[in-house]
Amino acid sequence: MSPDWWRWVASRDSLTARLVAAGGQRDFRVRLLDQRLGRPHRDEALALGLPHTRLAWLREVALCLDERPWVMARSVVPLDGLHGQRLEGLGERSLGSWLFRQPDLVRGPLEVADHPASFPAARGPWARRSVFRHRRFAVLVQEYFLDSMMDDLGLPSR
Ligand SMILES: C=C(O[C@@H]1C=C(C(=O)O)C=C[C@H]1O)C(=O)O
Repeated sequence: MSPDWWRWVASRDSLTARLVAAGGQRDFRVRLLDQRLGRPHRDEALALGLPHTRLAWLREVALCLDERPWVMARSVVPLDGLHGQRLEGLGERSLGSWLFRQPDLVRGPLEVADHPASFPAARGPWARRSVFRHRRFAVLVQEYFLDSMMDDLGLPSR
């Protein structure tokens, strides 16, 4: 992986904040694509230590700069962890804007994939995922860095 991509893929702070900074004069926007209760994919349930049959809160967004998606994200929250969290009300506010305000937030190890099975209708060189935990709350955050981000920032292909 090139150092230019490593700085993005291996970062452990808020991706939202990094995108806003890198976007310069471009407007940052979270476009909500889907948000519902559903069954996680088998590998997602495994990453969360969740029985596959258990329902979870699923959220899919595109993180856009001037309406151009740079990152697609899919997050999975086990229902029993939603106790007291009103994440359904997030809408088009960034999940990160809530997550990184939690005082005792813990982020697990980052898993990285190159040329991941593309997120529906999006292609890109790298994807990553990690589990954030805060008290009884857990969320698996999966982020797909897109070719449009690579082009707009002049990043290398790998
Ligand atoms: C976890 C963060 O939140 C970002 C925003 C997301 C959302 O609004 O659904 C999902 C993944 C992240 O890229 C972050 O900013 O680091």
